[in-house]
Amino acid sequence: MSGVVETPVSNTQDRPAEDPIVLCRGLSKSYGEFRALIDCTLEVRPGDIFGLLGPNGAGKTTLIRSLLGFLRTTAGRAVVCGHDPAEDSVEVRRNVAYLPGDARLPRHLRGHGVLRFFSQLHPRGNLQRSLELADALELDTSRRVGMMSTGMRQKLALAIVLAPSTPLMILDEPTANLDPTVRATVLDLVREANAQGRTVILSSHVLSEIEETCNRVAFLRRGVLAHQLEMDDLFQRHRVWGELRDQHRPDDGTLSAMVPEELRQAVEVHSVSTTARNGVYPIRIDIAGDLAKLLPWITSLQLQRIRIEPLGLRAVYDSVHRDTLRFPREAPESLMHPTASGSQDSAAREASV
Ligand SMILES: Nc1ncnc2c1ncn2[C@@H]1O[C@H](COP(=O)(O)OP(=O)(O)OP(=O)(O)O)[C@@H](O)[C@H]1O
Repeated sequence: MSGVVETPVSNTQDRPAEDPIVLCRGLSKSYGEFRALIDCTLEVRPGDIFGLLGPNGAGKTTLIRSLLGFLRTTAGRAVVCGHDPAEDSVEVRRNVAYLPGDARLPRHLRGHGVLRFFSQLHPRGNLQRSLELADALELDTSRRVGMMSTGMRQKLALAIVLAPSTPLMILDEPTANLDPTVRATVLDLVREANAQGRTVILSSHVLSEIEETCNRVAFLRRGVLAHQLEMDDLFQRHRVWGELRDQHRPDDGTLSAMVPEELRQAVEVHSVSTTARNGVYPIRIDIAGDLAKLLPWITSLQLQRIRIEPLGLRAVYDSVHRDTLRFPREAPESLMHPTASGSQDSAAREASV
């Protein structure tokens, strides 16, 4: 943990606590004929650490900048901390600390000068807190920005953005260019801020970071909000690999017949290969829900070489991403809830996308 003490923040600004802190309905942004964001509807609740995932060019930054009122949207509306960014972007920015993906800082100033400048600029700026954060990130603030490495400049930007006690923080790839130790510190700081009452929107290409930090995640794909997920539900999804002995295969070969009626909502059985080798068929069982309740049935199948793994974000991401390759920019409604599939291993869990 960083050990930095933060003043608790009130999440509400004349808003009942249960109101979404971010709400968008049918938000769209086009550049001429090109549709960068298409009919985006989502809610971020107070207290969320909300992950935004999607391949390069998916529309994450477009969505973020629309929420801040930096972009004039083409259709739809948004409410952020009780204000409409299209009407009152100044009030929105008073309530939001934003780390852009390409933060530009005055190169002629020293680190502490930059922190002073931004703490005076933001209505909720806090120089003391910025300096503590820079310390926690082990940043030498006596250096001129122009002499800093890319990672050092990222740390400086983080010390600016994490300091003001805004109810909402929007971080666009906050750990880009940072070494693994600092990445972990940054995620700790994000969790600390959240524990103090700040809501967070976090865009990242590192799936493991989203998995470790966020409680909800949205997948953008070619401008479309393709999928949303509660992490608690994801952690309840598992995949079982095993080999089924020939004599235990259902007579008609239909694997779904193996699943008792009462488990069919939660279980799908797939054959991995249609041909038997040494009298066994490799199969895959996808499980949603409490694994403990399903273990007696899995045991009854007498599978060989059994392996159970959490499904993980990688499998869901791959499924959404595969559809990106197959379908045009305007996704049909039927694709809005793709079934997660694809295998996952520990290397893949750590992979960036
Ligand atoms: N000013 C602009 N004019 C035209 N097209 C733009 C403009 N800004 C962004 N786009 C396009 O909008 C799409 C979405 O871009 P956006 O920056 O939102 O993607 P992203 O998901 O943040 O990507 P990345 O992960 O690479 O940062 C891209 O195809 C991009 O080329």
